[in-house]
Amino acid sequence: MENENKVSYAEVVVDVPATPTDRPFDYRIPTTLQDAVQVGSRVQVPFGSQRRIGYVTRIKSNCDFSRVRSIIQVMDVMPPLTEELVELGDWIADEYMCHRISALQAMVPAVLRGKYQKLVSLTENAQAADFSASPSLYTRLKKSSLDWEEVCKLPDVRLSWLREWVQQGKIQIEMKIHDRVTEKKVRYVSAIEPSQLLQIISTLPERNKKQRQILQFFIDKPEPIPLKQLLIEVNTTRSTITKCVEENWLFWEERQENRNPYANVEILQTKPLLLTKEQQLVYSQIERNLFTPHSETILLHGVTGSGKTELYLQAIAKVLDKQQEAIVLVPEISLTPQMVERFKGRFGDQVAVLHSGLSHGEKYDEWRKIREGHCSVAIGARSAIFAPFTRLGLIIIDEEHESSYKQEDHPKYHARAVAQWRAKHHGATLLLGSATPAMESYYQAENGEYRLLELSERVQGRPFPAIELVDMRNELRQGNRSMFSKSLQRELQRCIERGEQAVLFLNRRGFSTFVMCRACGETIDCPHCEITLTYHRTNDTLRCHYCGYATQLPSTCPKCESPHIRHFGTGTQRVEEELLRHFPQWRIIRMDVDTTTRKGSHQKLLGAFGRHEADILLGTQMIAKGLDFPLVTLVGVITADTMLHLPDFRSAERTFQLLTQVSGRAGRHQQPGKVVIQSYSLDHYSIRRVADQNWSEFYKEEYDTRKKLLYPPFCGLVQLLFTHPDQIKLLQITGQIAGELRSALGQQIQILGPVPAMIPRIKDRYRIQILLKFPEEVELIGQIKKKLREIQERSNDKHLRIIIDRDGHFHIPEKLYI
Ligand SMILES: Nc1ncnc2c1ncn2[C@@H]1O[C@H](COP(=O)(O)OP(=O)(O)OP(=O)(O)O)[C@@H](O)[C@H]1O
Ligand SMILES: [Zn+2]
Ligand SMILES: [Zn+2]
Repeated sequence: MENENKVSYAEVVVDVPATPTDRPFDYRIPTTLQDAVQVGSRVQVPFGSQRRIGYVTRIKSNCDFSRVRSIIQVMDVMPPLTEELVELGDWIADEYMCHRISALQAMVPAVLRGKYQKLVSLTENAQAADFSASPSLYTRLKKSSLDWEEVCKLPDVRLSWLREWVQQGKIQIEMKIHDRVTEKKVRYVSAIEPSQLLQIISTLPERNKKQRQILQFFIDKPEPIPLKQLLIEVNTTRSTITKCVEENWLFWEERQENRNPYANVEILQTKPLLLTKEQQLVYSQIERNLFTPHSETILLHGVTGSGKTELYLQAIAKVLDKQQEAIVLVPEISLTPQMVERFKGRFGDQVAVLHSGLSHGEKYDEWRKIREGHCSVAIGARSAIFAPFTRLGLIIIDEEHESSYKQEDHPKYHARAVAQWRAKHHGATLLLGSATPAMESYYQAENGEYRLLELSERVQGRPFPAIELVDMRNELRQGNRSMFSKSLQRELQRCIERGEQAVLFLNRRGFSTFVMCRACGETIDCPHCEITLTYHRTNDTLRCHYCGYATQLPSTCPKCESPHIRHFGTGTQRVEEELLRHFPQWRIIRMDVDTTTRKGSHQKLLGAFGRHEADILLGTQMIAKGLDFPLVTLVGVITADTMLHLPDFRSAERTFQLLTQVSGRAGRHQQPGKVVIQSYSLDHYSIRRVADQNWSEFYKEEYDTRKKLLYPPFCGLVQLLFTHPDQIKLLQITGQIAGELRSALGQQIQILGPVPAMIPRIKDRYRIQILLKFPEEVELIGQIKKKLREIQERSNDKHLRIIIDRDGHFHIPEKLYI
């Protein structure tokens, strides 16, 4: 009877991301696992006829069902999720309308999202005679079990036979789960007691010199030692050591090692700088906030080079003093070694770094340091917002306006919103920093939702760079056909003659290095995605940036067979070539997707530039942020307006932000800086205001435009994206859904579409979108969600995918842009 009372149950969300399974299932916790199963544990459970992985979301002592199955196994020593993160998962699932399992999985490192392997094997009562139809299968299974996919590929195997054999109990199919990467194991060597070793040495003949030497080594240093190191220290071979192991004098030991990607980097320790008056004023306000028990959001609007990062460092130090923890988010591209060093230099090993440049294993190790409480500061890109801390005191989002904080895959969460949730949960401070805050953040600050703090000067009175706008239309009129204006050429020459460095920025977004036939105008598109292919010079190929499709550049037009088919547009390679044609003596480092694919190449290129091994750093978006090189006094922007023409209501804001960021790279130290911006749309306010360096004027103009055209923050936007392999079916379905939404959601909500999405097909799936535009009111979002859930639950077309995006960080098709 007493035992009965102890039975407890777990609610488990299993990793079957489908609407019918989007709820917790009850499982019994076997007595042997009573202690191991906690909220947040990753467990293996029977599910239907399979075994699946799931997360424990609740533990309870009662269960309404009489027959519940038991948890099979607990997968980790420590639950990967904390109770807080499990709760956060619920919120994300509701807020972004995704499956609960997708929300939970988004919070753990990729290696824990184990993969399943379907294995086919013979059972005990299988006989060769049973497989007369497929002897090859029998011979192969006799040797070892086989992957399901491999079995299906065998020429003499049919699915129906497999089914039969399973029913007859001749073969079995198992789901094997394995994590993609496990801990890194290092082989160590250890020895028996020194006193025993002494004895052995005394019995060894003199000629066994090496063995004696090895044993002597362990007498002097009895601690286990990595095999590699031992080989060097006693200058011996692996086989000699293996012999000692066989004699039972030494032992192998597999040790788990934490990979430290920064192990070989010497990082100088830094001390807090004496704050400037303006910094001090802002700091004292942040500090006051750190000591209030409730959460508050601070928007720190500080011009480039105003010392925001130094303030972050000092605020974090305060938080650590209080035995609390801090998360720092920076955009992926500004998570440079330079940036990491600034944090490691101040806080040393207390810092864990999470970014996509690390291998899965390295990421897992960094994450585990946080989970096991060995680190108190996490710095990383978007997903670092899920760092499993339990005593959060401060969350910092640097460059808070960056669009990369929005997850583009499901669940389409925004790190800023998640940060707000976590800050509230912990009563922590949320600090948003930017030189060009997002429209919606500034709007919140004006409405008193956020506290606004400003830094308007660069540290130590360093001047802002002088910005010159160059009208490229004029250049052409004056006969300059080059992509460099007279002015930019002159400034580059001067800068390099002075022994200083320049950064040249080419905005690749909106540009395309596409191929077009000059005779008939035909462009070459991806056969799966309906977007133009991009030309890559290195191997003369055309590539699709969405699906990776690649093909050789044709020598004649596929349509009219004219040989005048060539690439257009301005890629970084072309800029480099033209530059070298004019100035062959200049040393150029080019940074773009082509030169930075290899791991560590990013770091290598920037390191070389920092050591002044080049005069010019030429690059795309990835050089716009975070760089702080003392010798850089000139910044050139090749074409400022390419992004202005993208069909996106944020294009003006993005243009302004990007140009301001790039300009901020110039003259950050002793020498004053100069910026040359080349453009074809000089009258556009987003470009004018960058030149004036007038943020508030830009904000006003943009604010008026948004209000007039009714765009966020003056309305709510929800984008529904429907994808399906069958175009006709998709048209029918979306037409019907649009009609239904119109009659259900009534007058207050504008329903735009269905229209083909910006990219109408990706990876052979057609894409149609519907846009909902409505006055920003909470009840409406609730209504919309409810209706959508209904539609989702009702839909029985298993090819249809519905993706819901509700932060308005998406492209608006041109047709809706009236
Ligand atoms: N109080 C200070 N005294 C001296 N130097 C400082 C001080 N604060 C910051 N600096 C230095 O000034 C430079 C710019 O500061 P920091 O990088 O913190 O600015 P930021 O606002 O984060 O820049 P951005 O947003 O443009 O990347 C850095 O080299 C930094 O070390
Ligand atoms: Zn042609
Ligand atoms: Zn493609």
